[in-house]
Amino acid sequence: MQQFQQSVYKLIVETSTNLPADVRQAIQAAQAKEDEGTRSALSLSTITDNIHMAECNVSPICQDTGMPTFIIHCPVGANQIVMKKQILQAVAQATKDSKLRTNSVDSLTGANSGDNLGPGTPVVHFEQWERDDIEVKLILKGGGCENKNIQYSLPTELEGLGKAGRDLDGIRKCILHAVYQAQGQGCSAGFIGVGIGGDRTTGYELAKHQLFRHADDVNPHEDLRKLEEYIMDNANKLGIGTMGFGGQVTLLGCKIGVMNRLPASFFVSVAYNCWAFRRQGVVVDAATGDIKEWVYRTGDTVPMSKKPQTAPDNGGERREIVLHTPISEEQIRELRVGDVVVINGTMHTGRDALHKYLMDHDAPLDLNGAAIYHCGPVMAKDENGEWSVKAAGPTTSIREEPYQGEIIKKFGIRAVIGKGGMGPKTLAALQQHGAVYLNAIGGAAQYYAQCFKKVEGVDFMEFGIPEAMWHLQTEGFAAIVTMDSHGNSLHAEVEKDSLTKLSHFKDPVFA
Ligand SMILES: O=C(O)C[C@H](O)C(=O)O
Ligand code: SF4
Repeated sequence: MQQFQQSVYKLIVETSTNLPADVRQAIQAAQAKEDEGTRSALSLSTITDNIHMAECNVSPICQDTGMPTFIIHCPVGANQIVMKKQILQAVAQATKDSKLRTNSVDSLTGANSGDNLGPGTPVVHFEQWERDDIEVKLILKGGGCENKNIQYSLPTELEGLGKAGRDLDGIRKCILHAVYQAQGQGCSAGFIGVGIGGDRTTGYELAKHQLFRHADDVNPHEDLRKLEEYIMDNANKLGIGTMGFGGQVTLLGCKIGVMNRLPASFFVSVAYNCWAFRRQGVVVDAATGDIKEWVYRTGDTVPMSKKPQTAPDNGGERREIVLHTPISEEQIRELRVGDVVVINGTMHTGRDALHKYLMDHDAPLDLNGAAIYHCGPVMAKDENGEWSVKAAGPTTSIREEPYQGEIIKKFGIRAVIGKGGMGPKTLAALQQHGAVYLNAIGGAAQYYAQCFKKVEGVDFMEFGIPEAMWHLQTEGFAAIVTMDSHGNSLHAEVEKDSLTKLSHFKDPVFA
């Protein structure tokens, strides 16, 4: 088993940097379906560029490399203690090499362990089987889409859909609702795994296990096959689209499993995975630890070709505005939902820890006219002590909703950049103060990393790398205005419109 650690390391790198063939094909099919020139189509082309870049750079597709979760099948007698030690070492090495972000955080103190190791991280499950070789599967599911997982307890009442009972039709309603409630916040279009039954814990586990199924397999359970097909045909009619921008494709895959339950409980658990659906596996020789084969066809077999995206969807009216930080109120008031803004100058990252801190402290530098980027990057330090940005897509902005409005006003911030949109409090502050919310493409971490030409400095390293405030010299960072300073929010519109569409699925289908 000399090579086992190295094989696990290769598996981690492949999973983080190279989307497998079945996921790529699902994204390409979405691209073919989406109307040319729309916001969703443009976003999909950024996503495909990003997938290609991550493969070439051997760098994370998305900066959030998630909760590394390993599922291992091994023959009777294989030494699980040794295997686990080697897995932990491989995780630490991959983190050191910037293939994984430092993602293990003490829940009470907020301290980042720095190597992805700590109580409960990574997740390692062993199971014995009767084969002679060892299979190691890995999923890197990020926090943003994990936050959009949802568990229903039937019977229940669902907004837009009414009563959901303890039957196939009730399950159908829960799944449609799960897709609706995620909106764009889990970086749609997404893949869902559904677990019917179990208890609260095993139901979610079953849902997550469904994500390991091949995208193009067929469910052997007849009723579930029909339900999967129904969901695939109909969830896309909700019109949520890529990143919640509105569009034809909201769901890329749906896999449903079932297990027994207790008489009193009826759970439907849904695991939502973003388009950056990073899961791979290897079969290794139990004697040497060498890789014998990959479990999922590797990404290099499906090249992500560039599809030219030039024609705007509104008769040539899409505006592109180039701004240099610091930005003035006048410049902001000019902007409208739908405009593409290209930012040059200094940008500051800031997410959960920083927003909480700024509520009752001063900022370490003048933020008048500043652009704040909701982002927790993957960073690397070279031998001269110089930092560089390795992966830097946006994080889900709604988590900052309790703070953002006040922080905009207190510090004079003019642009907030993130993904998934923000709520009414922020929208009111944008209007009052003269600021704008820009939606970047979630998961496009390589695409955005190339816009950061130099790291000018960093504050709050004590928050850990993802939560620190990085000051970045920026060139050509493009994002879409989805909330403007005139009270308009694309997110509120898409949410309202998709709720109306959801209500069209109220009538029973599986009677
Ligand atoms: O933590 C991050 O960088 C992103 C997160 O996965 C998110 O989707 O919000
Ligand atoms: S940022 Fe988006 S793509 Fe990345 S892990 Fe979070 S949900 Fe997934």
